[in-house]
Amino acid sequence: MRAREVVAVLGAGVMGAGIARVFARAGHEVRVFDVDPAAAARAAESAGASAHDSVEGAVDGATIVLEAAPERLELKQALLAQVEAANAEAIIASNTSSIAPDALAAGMRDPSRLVIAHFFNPADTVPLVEVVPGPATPVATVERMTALLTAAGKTAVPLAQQVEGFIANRLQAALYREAMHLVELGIATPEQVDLAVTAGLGPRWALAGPFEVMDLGGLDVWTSVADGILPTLGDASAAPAMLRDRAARGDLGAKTGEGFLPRDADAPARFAARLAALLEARAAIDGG
Ligand SMILES: NC(=O)C1=CN([C@@H]2O[C@H](COP(=O)(O)OP(=O)(O)OC[C@H]3O[C@@H](n4cnc5c(N)ncnc54)[C@H](O)[C@@H]3O)[C@@H](O)[C@H]2O)C=CC1
Ligand SMILES: O=C(O)[C@@H](O)C(=O)[C@H](O)[C@@H](O)CO
Repeated sequence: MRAREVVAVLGAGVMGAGIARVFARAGHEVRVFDVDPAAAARAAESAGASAHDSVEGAVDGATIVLEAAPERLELKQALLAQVEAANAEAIIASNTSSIAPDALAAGMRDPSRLVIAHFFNPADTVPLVEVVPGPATPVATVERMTALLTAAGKTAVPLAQQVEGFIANRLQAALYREAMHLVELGIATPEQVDLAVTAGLGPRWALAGPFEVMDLGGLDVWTSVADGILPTLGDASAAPAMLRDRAARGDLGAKTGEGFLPRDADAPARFAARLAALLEARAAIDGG
C-alpha cells in the first residue's frame, strides 16, 4: 500500500461525499467528480478535496478510483469504461450495494482491476466496509484495499468470494422483507417494528452478531425457534408493493422528506451524530 494514495471519488451523493471525507482524513489526495458540479463542489469542500469537471480529469494519475454513482448497472458499466480509457493503472473500487463484481466488470477490458468496497451509510461514521472480489480480482488487490481501509480507520471485512448483496445487505434484505411482511399482514405498524429493533435487537447487535447471539441463547432453543418460525416467514422475491409504490411516486424517505415515516432534512445529520456517539460509547465499553 502506498503511503499516500491519489483517490478519485466518482459520484458525490449520499455515499460519495462521506467516502471522500474518509480518504481525505486519512491523508490521501482526494479528487471528486459528479455529473452535478454543485454536488462535487459541496463534497470537495466538506472533505478538503478538489472538485473536477470531468471523469478524465478526476482519474488522471489516480491510484484508487472509488465509484459511488447510482445503483444502475448500465450507468456503472459505462462509467467504469470511461475510467479504464482514462487511467490504465488504478484499482477501481465500486461502492455498489448489491451488484456482483462480475456483472459490473462484464464490459471491462481488464476485470482484474475491479473490487467492491462497500461502505455503509453514513460512510464516514459506520466502521464496516465489505471488500468483495470478483472472479478476476487478484488476492493482492483485496489485500491492498483491505489494508488501505484499515489504515483509514475502517473495519474492512474481505469476503472469500462474490455474492449479490454481500453479507450485510443480504442480512438487511432478509430482515427488511420480514419487517414489511409484518406491516402488510397488519401485525404491526412501521413504528412498532422499528421499536422492536431499536429497543431489543439493535443494542444486542451492536455488541454481538447472530452467531454469538445464538450461542448466548442456546442452540437447542434456536433449533426449535427456527423450526417453528421459518415456515411462516414472508417469501417475497422482489421489492414489496409498499416499498416499490413509495419509490415510484417519489416518496424516497430522507431524500424527499416522506417515506415510511416523516423525515425532515436534518434527520440524516441527527442520526449520524447519534450513531457517532453510540460508537464512541461502545469503544469505551470495549476499552478504547
Ligand atoms: N444510500 C445508501 O445508504 C447506500 C448506497 N450505496 C451505494 O452507493 C452508490 C451511490 O449511492 P448514493 O450515494 O446513495 O446515491 P446518490 O443518488 O445519493 O448519489 C449518486 C451521485 O452520483 C451522481 N451521478 C449520477 N450519474 C453519474 C455519473 N455518470 N458519473 C458520476 N456521478 C454520477 C449523482 O449526481 C449523485 O450525486 C449506489 O451504488 C448505492 O447502491 C452503498 C451503501 C449505502
Ligand atoms: O445500509 C447500508 O448503508 C448499506 O448496506 C447499503 O448498501 C444501503 O442500505 C443500500 O442498500 C440502500 O440504501
